[in-house]
Amino acid sequence: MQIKKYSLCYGDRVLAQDFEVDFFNHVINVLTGANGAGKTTLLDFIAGVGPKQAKGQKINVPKQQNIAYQLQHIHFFPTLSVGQTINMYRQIGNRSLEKSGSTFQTIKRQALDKIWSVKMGQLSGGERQMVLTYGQCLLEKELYIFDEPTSGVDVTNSKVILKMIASLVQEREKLVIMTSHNIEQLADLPVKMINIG
Ligand SMILES: Nc1ncnc2c1ncn2[C@@H]1O[C@H](COP(=O)(O)OP(=O)(O)OP(=O)(O)O)[C@@H](O)[C@H]1O
Repeated sequence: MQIKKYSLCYGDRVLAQDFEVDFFNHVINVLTGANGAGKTTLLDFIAGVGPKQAKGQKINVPKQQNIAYQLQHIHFFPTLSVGQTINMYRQIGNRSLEKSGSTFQTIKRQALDKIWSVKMGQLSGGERQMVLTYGQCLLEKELYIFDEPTSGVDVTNSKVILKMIASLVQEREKLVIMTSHNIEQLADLPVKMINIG
């Protein structure tokens, strides 16, 4: 998948000018860069929800209905329990993953079962991020986009989240793009770093 001639200007402010980038299967494509560099805006453009000022060519980008896009600050139904939330994802996702995929079975047992009946609104930010990443990974899409999935998440839960994201490329051969400011967390994972300035 490629983005070519990506340009974005807000008035006199040029955020990107003819930027080109390739994204690859079999690795987690990690966008890095300073605050305000335009990482989220590029994700928005790829997902088809970008600012109308953004221009560029999308080559082999899946249709919007085949993209799972997890936003940076996710809000979900706070009165639903973790179990109810996961069940919602199961209904629109791939249930067999939890049956066959040992990664998901293990993560559910180790990290989700103990909070299964807690309401989403009562979870800590890191726990909520973990639950929603689990749900996103149950979806059956071609492209998965995660905007700072481990932001504000502790070391243990970050490992769980990154394990789920890595399973998308390693076990299911999906195309994955994420952003991160925590490069050291990614040391043992199959990643391609893409710095956008
Ligand atoms: N309407 C606008 N006019 C001017 N600048 C804008 C407008 N909308 C967004 N911006 C700027 O575009 C930049 C891109 O923001 P974006 O969220 O994509 O950055 P980011 O790389 O994801 O940053 P972070 O690491 O902080 O999440 C920001 O500096 C923002 O101030």
